[in-house]
Amino acid sequence: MIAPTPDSSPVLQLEHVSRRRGGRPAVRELDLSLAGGQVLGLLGVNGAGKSTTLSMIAGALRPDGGTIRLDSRDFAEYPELARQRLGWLPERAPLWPELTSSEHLDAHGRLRGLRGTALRQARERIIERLELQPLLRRLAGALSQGQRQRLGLACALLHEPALLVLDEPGNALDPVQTATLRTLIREQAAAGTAVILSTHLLAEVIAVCSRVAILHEGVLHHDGPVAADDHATLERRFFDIAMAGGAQAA
Ligand SMILES: Nc1ncnc2c1ncn2[C@@H]1O[C@H](COP(=O)(O)OP(=O)(O)OP(=O)(O)O)[C@@H](O)[C@H]1O
Repeated sequence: MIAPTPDSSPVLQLEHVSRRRGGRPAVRELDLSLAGGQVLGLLGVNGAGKSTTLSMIAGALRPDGGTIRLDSRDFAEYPELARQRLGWLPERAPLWPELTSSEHLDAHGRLRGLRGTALRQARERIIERLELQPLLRRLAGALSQGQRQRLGLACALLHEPALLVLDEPGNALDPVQTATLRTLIREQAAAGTAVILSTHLLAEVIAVCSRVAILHEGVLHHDGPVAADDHATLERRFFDIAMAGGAQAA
């Protein structure tokens, strides 16, 4: 087991991270760092590079250049870090349709190295927290999109990760589920988890994020606290960057 990072170091650091997709740059020379307890909203229009960035952070895509550090350790040298320290919910929760929700929790727990009592306790905690009891015996293939999202989130949180990566988590949720998700993100952050989420919803950023980073055409154009941004200011900044191609707003 790799020891966790000391409290003072950032949980996540990206330095000059780049990645090409389909022959074109999707993310360019990205620098970001994130400490425990922070919630960073990665904002950008369609195709800005949000999912590519999060997939690299989650270890599912390799950067073409640059370094990603989790707990001050280079991801490329310690690929097992992702399994132990990171929880990831991609845009579409990756579920096996023929397995029940309960089997998903077991499979994810084992994948993260949880066994016996530790696995049982982790399951009980997350089932209660995300109110999964009614879904446990149901096949993932028979769940609604919002329920799939909830199960995916449970799988991502089961092992109490130091870094939670959420790709457009608000999509497909009804207003009640949206409120529940926001509470859960705030609680995770209060417990010291670093959270990074991508979205194109300004309201989501205002509601849960302590920081916002704006990506456009793979380039980071803004990184600052959300408390300083009311909705109108953030909206203006977002549109300035999107409409000017980032050139004037950087
Ligand atoms: N599988 C792929 N093959 C080729 N190009 C891709 C692939 N996935 C993404 N891209 C390209 O990479 C760039 C960044 O895409 P990405 O999905 O990271 O953006 P995004 O900000 O997450 O967009 P959205 O909000 O629409 O999900 C885009 O130009 C996109 O067309």
